[in-house]
Amino acid sequence: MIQKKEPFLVNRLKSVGYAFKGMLVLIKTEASIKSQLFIALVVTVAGFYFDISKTEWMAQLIMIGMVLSIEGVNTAIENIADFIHPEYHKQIGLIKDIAAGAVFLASIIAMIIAGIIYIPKIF
Ligand SMILES: Nc1ncnc2c1ncn2[C@@H]1O[C@H](COP(=O)(O)OP(=O)(O)OP(=O)(O)O)[C@@H](O)[C@H]1O
Repeated sequence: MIQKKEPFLVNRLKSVGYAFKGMLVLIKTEASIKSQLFIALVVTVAGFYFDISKTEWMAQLIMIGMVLSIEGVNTAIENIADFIHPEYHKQIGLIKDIAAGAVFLASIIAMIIAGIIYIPKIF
């Protein structure tokens, strides 16, 4: 989109504002991101409880960020798909499945990492 000339800092701050608004919309309206945030909270509490190492915290935080971010992109893709083609279409179904598949992939890796961190600490 062509934007009118404005100071660089003002422009950047506005973009951060839009991004923040988008993040709030995502958290308020998406059921899946709410459950992922809940899981993120549970593993964060578990991280403190089991006193995980700095490296384990980094792996855990990377995966939390990855799952939440990809879920956000998946939601945006779903919205674009519904906007450009609200009716049933095989291709729209495939596009949505692929976007959901990306979240699924990140979630599986996150579960494996959670297993590597916590299984030895619990058993
Ligand atoms: N317009 C459509 N045409 C064909 N298939 C569709 C269409 N809309 C949805 N689907 C199918 O239904 C599935 C779920 O789509 P939907 O938009 O309901 O996502 P969702 O279940 O709300 O996902 P999320 O839980 O990530 O928000 C898609 O992955 C796709 O297989």
